[in-house]
Amino acid sequence: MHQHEKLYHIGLCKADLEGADYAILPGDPGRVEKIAALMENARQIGSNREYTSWLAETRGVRVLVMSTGMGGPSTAIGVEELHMLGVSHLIRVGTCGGMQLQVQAGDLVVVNGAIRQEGTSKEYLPIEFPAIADIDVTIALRQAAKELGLPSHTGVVQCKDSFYGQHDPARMPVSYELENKWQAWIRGGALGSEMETAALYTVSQVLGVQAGAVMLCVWNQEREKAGLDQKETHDTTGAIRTAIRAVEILAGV
Ligand SMILES: O=P(O)(O)O[C@H]1O[C@H](CO)[C@@H](O)[C@H]1O
Ligand SMILES: O=c1cc[nH]c(=O)[nH]1
Repeated sequence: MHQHEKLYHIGLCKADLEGADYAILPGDPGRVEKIAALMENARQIGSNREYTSWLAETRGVRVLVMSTGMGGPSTAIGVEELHMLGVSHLIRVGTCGGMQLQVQAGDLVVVNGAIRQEGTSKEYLPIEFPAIADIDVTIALRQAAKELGLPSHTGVVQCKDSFYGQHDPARMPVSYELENKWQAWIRGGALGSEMETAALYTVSQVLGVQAGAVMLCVWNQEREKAGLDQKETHDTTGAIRTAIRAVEILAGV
């Protein structure tokens, strides 16, 4: 691929990345500048559709920060195009809703696997194939959270395409399926619910890219149902610092 050929969706070319091997991927375009600003030499390099892109450095390691938008389709396209530009390591920094009573608002979830209750990953691999994280990225994220003294859990998240199917399943004509499966995911130990990681892990697996993810738990509808606290938090700083530290660990700096 030509150094200056801009890719159709993310609007970036190889030259824009200045050799960055690592990318931090939030869903929300509004989180990109905040992530980049926690590193050095942060500058915006692109903005196209849901893909807002900044470049920065941490301890001399160049890092691309790019939003994926919400859901599997735009995440899969972003991963495909970053792979075309030569990015080898992807870390999603997202938010999730807690599913187990011990996963409280403000806690981190390091994601070692994702339930594929979404559509995008099914266009890559049959449903029997698991969506799993890269082991080295996962270990780096766990170590980073520990070093930073942040409360974290490691495990599986559920990925779906309908945010309101998670929060108001009874309203949906397929409530019988949403409600029964939600109970099964909880009984299986799923820690949180979000929308991108199954696609991220499945596409990364197919392309041979190393991917991991860390989530901030913003609330927990199961704690609410159980009559426990109804806390809510949207401060992603701890999750972001964890991802940045994980990049340093992986790069050995
Ligand atoms: O905060 P982000 O990274 O967007 O992640 C979560 O938030 C969105 C839903 O509110 C979905 O994208 C979900 O996966
Ligand atoms: O409850 C939540 C919170 C964040 N993202 C989701 O998809 N669900």
